[in-house]
Amino acid sequence: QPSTSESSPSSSSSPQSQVCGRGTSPPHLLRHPVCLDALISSSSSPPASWTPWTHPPHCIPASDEPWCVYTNAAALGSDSGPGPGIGISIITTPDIASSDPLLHPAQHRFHAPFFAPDKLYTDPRPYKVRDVPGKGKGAVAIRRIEKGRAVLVDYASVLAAVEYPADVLREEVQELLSIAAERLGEPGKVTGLARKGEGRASAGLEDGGGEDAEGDMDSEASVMEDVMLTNSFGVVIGGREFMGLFSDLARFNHDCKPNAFIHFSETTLAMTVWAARDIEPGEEITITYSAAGMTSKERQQTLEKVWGFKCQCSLCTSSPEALNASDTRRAQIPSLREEVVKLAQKGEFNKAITAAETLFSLVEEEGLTEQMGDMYEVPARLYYHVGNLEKALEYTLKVKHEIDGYGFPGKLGMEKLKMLKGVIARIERELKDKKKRGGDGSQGEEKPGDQEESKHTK
Ligand SMILES: C[S@@+](CC[C@H](N)C(=O)[O-])C[C@H]1O[C@@H](n2cnc3c(N)ncnc32)[C@H](O)[C@@H]1O
Repeated sequence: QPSTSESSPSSSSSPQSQVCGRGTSPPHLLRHPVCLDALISSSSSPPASWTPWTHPPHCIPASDEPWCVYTNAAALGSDSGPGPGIGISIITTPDIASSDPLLHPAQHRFHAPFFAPDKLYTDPRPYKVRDVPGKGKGAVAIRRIEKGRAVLVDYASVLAAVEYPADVLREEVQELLSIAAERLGEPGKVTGLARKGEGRASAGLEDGGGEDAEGDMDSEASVMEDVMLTNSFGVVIGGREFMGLFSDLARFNHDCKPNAFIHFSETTLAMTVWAARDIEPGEEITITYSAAGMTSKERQQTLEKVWGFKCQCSLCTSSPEALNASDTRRAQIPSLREEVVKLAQKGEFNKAITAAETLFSLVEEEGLTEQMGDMYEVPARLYYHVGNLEKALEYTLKVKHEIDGYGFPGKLGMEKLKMLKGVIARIERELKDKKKRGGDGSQGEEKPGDQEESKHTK
């Protein structure tokens, strides 16, 4: 989220002569407002000069390189439906805009369809934006949503480099953000997200939370500063951090035990909301804004300081005893993860399985299932090793789902998927054979090479 504090007056240190006309960038990546102004004011400034952007980049000089707004007003909006989207504006430097293929519309698949359309609920969406007590508006399910299905795919409307607000004056932060918004195909979709904006109920702060001045929309803060402060999510694109504004995702509230989670794809610049468990009609669909591994107190402090609201989720408003119990369960998760791996390495497979089962039930109870992506492979191997083929298959399918379910598999992922398909087919074959021989397939025979522990497997 952008800093609303005073920025260093670094912009004057960059002589125009050094920037204007420098370099070999394509003509649309203008390096300075002076060059830009000259181009715009001259009659010989056809839009082709800045294509593939739909507007001339608007730049502000800074200590090193200028910061510019690049807009493609027709980029996709939510759900990759047909027709033009609401557009995207990117605040970055000319060098990054020209060198990072992930940000460049000429190479970018701004119109790439969602990779798993069968997993996405569309037309109508499975939720509606409604008033939610204590939280302003929120996304409420209007039909049953199955675990593992996509609730929403939302393409970024604004991406702003995290470091730019500290590199230009406060007015310049506001100027770039305002331009970023007004050049979009539907500016109202993002400006309407301001806490004082139309159709936006403010939440939390007036209930006694948010003593932090940064979280409060002070009179000087521009609408777009407020929008970014209260709605942007940190995303990483090509190894660089950006604040990302997703206009529909912005209606999803935080919960410390969420029933959904978000995944960002830097190849499409889209955020997907995935159901982490089955969600019933009438239930609010929630995600988490805080990092894993914090105590309830740390989470509440972070939400107040960074996001500017006092959390009203069911866990935060539960009794101190319930909060303590939740903290205790969460504190066990990292040590259990380590224990599972250590026990498996020592060959104590049954103990490792017991520890893994405890781990997964804790994770489930705390609504943290999305953090377990990389953990399913361990129990898959353990169960296979002790001959519990059904459980081995269950966990191997979870590994596969993690790879092909929540993002683009990529080259390495594709290779792993191919390998996993082979493993799954093999386990299914072995299960079939076992059933034919009269076993139920849930308990295996001892395998050569198993250590002492596995002999006790039941
Ligand atoms: C990304 S927006 C979510 C949608 C927002 N409620 C609305 O009305 O558009 C974040 C804002 O929602 C509110 N909010 C989100 N989660 C909350 C929670 N657990 N408790 C209280 N307020 C919450 C806060 O006002 C926060 O600044």
